[in-house]
Amino acid sequence: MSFLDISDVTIAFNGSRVPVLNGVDLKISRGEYISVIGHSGCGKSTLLNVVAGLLDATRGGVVLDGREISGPGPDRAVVFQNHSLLPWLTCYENVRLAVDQTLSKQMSRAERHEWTLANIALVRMTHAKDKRPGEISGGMKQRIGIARALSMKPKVLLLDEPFGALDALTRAHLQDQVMQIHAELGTTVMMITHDVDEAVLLSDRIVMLTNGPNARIGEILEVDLPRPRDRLALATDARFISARAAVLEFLHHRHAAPGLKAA
Ligand SMILES: Nc1ncnc2c1ncn2[C@@H]1O[C@H](COP(=O)(O)OP(=O)(O)OP(=O)(O)O)[C@@H](O)[C@H]1O
Repeated sequence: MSFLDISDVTIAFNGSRVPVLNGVDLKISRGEYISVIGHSGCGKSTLLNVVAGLLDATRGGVVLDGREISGPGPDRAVVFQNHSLLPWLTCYENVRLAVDQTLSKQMSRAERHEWTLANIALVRMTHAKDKRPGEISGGMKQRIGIARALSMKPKVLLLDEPFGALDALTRAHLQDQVMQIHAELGTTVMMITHDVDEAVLLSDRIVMLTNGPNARIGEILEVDLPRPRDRLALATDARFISARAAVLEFLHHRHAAPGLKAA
């Protein structure tokens, strides 16, 4: 059995007869990095929310590591596009809170302190650990959000457009950091993105959703690129270029945004 098993997930909001997502089946292996891409409104966040346990599927369900998901839990940590740090706490305190909430039975106070610092160091934020969210940049806030998520030792890291609100350079920097963390920890990741280059650079597989309503998985692309990946070297790599072209072809030709399809 796969590590994360999304099976026949169908979501219809408010008793609507036409579901947003219809019959989504996806099997994810332990340690895999999966991106979900598709046009705005097709149901990407809805799918992620089902895996997070924030939303119940109308039909179908999700099994993680042999256990059916019902409701949110610390085994699935979510990082959203806009940080959700508590503004009155420092970076250290934001991460520490999550550590205390999830690991107080397994770790002593001193161990939780060290673990908090280790996760802040993992995202290279030690220098700003005593600052509050209002005193740091958007990219730094996302790094603390990622540290907080990882500090809970989740089985799956759920990233909902985590770099979407960042400028291009900060975004590239964070993508590189997430790649390094994924290599170091072997975390299973499910990431939603609109960015084709980001999906190809980071993923083992790219799941492409068709347009909603009634969205389903249109195609899954295996990204056949060795790791570690270097963005500069990949820019001219024929395999990168062809993977990118395949996703663009899916999004802009076969499943163009509603209303934009060429006549
Ligand atoms: N709680 C809700 N109640 C009713 N409809 C909803 C609810 N949440 C989402 N929807 C609808 O479901 C569809 C899919 O929304 P979702 O946010 O999952 O799309 P998305 O692919 O993540 O979009 P984007 O890329 O713009 O973030 C949309 O039509 C949206 O309006």
